[in-house]
Amino acid sequence: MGTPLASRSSFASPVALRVTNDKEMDVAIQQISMSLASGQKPVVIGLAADSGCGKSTFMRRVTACFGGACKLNPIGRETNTLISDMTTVICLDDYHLNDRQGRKKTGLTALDPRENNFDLMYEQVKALKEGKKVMKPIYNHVNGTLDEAEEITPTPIIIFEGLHPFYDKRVEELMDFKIYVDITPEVKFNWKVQRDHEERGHSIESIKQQIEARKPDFDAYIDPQKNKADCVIQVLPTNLVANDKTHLNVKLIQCKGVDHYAPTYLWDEGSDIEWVPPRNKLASSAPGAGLKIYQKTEKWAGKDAAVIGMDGKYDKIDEMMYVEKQFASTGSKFVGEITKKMLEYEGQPGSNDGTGFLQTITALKVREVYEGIAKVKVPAQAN
Ligand SMILES: Nc1ncnc2c1ncn2[C@@H]1O[C@H](COP(=O)(O)OP(=O)(O)O)[C@@H](O)[C@H]1O
Ligand SMILES: O=C(COP(=O)(O)O)[C@H](O)[C@H](O)COP(=O)(O)O
Repeated sequence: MGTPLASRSSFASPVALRVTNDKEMDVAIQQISMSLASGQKPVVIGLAADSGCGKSTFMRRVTACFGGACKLNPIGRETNTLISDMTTVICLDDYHLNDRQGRKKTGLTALDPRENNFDLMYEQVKALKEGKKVMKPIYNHVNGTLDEAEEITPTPIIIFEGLHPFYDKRVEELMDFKIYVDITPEVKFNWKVQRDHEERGHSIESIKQQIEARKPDFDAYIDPQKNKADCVIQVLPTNLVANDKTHLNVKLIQCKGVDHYAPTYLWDEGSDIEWVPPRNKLASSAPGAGLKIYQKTEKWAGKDAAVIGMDGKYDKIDEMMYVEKQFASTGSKFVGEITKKMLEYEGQPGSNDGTGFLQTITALKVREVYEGIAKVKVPAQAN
């Protein structure tokens, strides 16, 4: 039987929790949620990136680290809000000032701050962080309208993902941890075209035109937010083979000196390392070296940062246990938790490259940041 979460006294000192079955996980989640009712404030995470950069996909990996099934808010109509027992993921597109038709009249893109209601965004992020319910507007990505508001009840973790979480200083200061996803244009183009064509019904030509039209606003309003992030996931074309448009080089840039956030490292913290695992231990069908893992120290926006990266792809997720064991300060609660989490998402975008691996590490670190702020231990999920 796991040690149940005590009353508020547990917030005085972290309570080690171990659960061995889902029922105990449910008890733990219920008690963490009860702590919210007794005054514990939600922890607020911000995720910034351009449209089509994988924010929603990444957030599903993050919410999975807190247990409980994650599903769209069950309001019976279009919503962007993802909810689980412990987490709420809010899409900041819901704070668009105008709908699609309205933007055609103003001639402004959704990336332009003038097309976003930052006063309402600030008011509602602040209220939710204070543990209060809000009636949040909905931006309907399918038909481009602003739909009737939905009620949002705070959960222990609230994630705001979208174009501008760190643009308005008032909103930025409410974020307890800030993540930026930085995708190079060619990769972003492929991802956004795939999604907006298949899921949102846009023509390939219109998507191409929209991306081009939005580039100046992306450069002016979205990209600069990466300098405010505590960690950045950069997705670049591979360096292993020239002109390879398929494989990815993914970097996790971890700023130092962030409260409750101890960077993950390979073997020896601070060492510059390049490591090509032997293919008999980590199979890779990618060309050239197949897969290279690296570590270095960089400056990011003037701050010292610890960088770990993965270039290329691995064929078998279960073989990543071998790689996982070489890393330290990963936020995992048992050896193999990273591999287990990646196996649970097998087949999802990024399952076999650095995005899946480094997003999973970042998800565990978000859990660690939450535990540090809330002074409570989230149980590792039962098998
Ligand atoms: N790591 C990844 N590797 C490959 N494709 C991805 C990855 N993450 C997301 N995608 C694809 O990119 C598109 C946009 O993803 P999504 O999560 O909807 O982005 P956002 O929420 O930032 O708009 C989707 O088609 C998704 O399948
Ligand atoms: O940038 C985004 C979507 O962001 P994401 O892709 O991250 O959800 C805007 O909300 C829509 O593009 C609005 O314009 P339209 O609905 O006309 O495309």
